[in-house]
Amino acid sequence: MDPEPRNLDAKAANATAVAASCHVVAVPYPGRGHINPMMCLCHLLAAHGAVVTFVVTEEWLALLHAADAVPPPAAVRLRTIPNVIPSEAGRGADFPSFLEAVYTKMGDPLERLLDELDLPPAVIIADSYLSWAVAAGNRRGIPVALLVTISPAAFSVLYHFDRIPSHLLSLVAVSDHVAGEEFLGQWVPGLISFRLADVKSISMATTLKRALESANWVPKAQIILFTSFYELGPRVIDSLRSELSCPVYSVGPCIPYMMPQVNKSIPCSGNDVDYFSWLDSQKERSVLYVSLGSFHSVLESQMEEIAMGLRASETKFLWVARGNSPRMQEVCGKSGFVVPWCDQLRVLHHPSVGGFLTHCGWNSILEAIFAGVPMLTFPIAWDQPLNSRLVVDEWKIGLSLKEELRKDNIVGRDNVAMLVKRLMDSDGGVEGKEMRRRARELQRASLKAIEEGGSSHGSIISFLKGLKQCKN
Ligand SMILES: O=c1ccn([C@@H]2O[C@H](COP(=O)(O)OP(=O)(O)O[C@H]3O[C@H](CO)[C@@H](O)[C@H](O)[C@H]3O)[C@@H](O)[C@H]2O)c(=O)[nH]1
Repeated sequence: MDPEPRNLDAKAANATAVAASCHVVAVPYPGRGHINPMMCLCHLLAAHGAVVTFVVTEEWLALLHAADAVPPPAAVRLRTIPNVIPSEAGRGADFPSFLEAVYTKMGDPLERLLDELDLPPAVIIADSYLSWAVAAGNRRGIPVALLVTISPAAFSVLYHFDRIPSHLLSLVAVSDHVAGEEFLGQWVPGLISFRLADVKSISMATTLKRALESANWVPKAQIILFTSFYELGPRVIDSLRSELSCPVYSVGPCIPYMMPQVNKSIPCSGNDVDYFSWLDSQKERSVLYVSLGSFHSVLESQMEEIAMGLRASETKFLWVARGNSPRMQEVCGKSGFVVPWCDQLRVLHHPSVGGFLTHCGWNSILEAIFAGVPMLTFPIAWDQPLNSRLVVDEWKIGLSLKEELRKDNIVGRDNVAMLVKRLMDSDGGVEGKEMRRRARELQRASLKAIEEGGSSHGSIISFLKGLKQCKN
């Protein structure tokens, strides 16, 4: 299937003009994995006639205006608050300080900006981690919709976290205790395959306290929006719908399928060809795309084992290695093409790409599903082990690299090579073919969800119709 942008402007022309005078104020959490899906949602709302004020820090405004960034449509107006938080460039070095600043410094400037707006907002769409945005809306009588950028299942885990016995969490935190195999579904409604061990990275995270505070604000919001689509996890959505008193909509996948293509050429270390030209020269479904996220880092020794395992598998690969690309190109040798950044959704749709080694950020998972590409999972932090469980055990469209951890917590090169062969189907087994078939099924479901009459399309229309100040 081709990755060309879908023309939503044309679609919206004959779609319901429900939002002709609807002003939406979007307040994303300041991080790539949050700003991207919020922007995608705003593109969609603009295509349905809404006017959007998209609020970011001055630093993020510059990033959104960078040469290779897709410019937002005219109906999405970017407005800034000052740089009251540490820079995006080094936030990983002291994440607790970054997080504290997000929670304590951004609320006041947002309140001032809200009071200066020329158009009255019909709704504030705030990232579900930003409780101060809910407070700001409540104080002004503006409805607040929370945009959840993690999976509905991970959201439900946070929302019901106090139901999970803390003594069991403590046992699992200190060792691979047998309690780790307990099913989470006994405490969190709607979950099937998840185990207690899957929430270890959440229960031990420095971010947990703040995330649970945000979960306490959920009942003070008027609407919940998921970046997922309903068919991906109907049980969890249904159970949240029956429990929460506000409308719950799945409007995704909120990924950039509608964005026009801009500047596909990105300089690649050690390579003088464009990575799309390189992909064009490879055999169909022969390339593994490797990206381990935009934020969390992996031990250098682990990176080297992965690189050596990929070489041993004799599979061609395209690797996004951010700051480390010259070094990784050296380690990877000739079978790999290393880039600092790429246009991920278009890469996943390239006919040469047959698999995705991913850290399991939720946006990456949604993008892989939309492209129908099976995954090799390497979850690093937070919600990612839960997402890996969905991919491997619930949807059966991937394999987990972490099942094969050595005693030193590293996945060795032999296991990497073996799993890559299984995923890419180069060992001739039926397993790879089956995963591919199921991945295509989910891809079809994601396409159906966004089409007219599909579940996400219907949810967008219901969401806009429900806003009193929008014409309907
Ligand atoms: O070379 C690249 C690499 C990434 N991306 C994009 O960057 C985004 C990355 O998002 P995601 O896959 O969700 O990863 P993170 O940025 O790590 O996401 C953070 O936010 C997610 C949503 O809340 C969580 O699920 C993750 O655990 C958390 O790390 C995706 O849209 C990718 O397409 C590119 O366009 N080019």
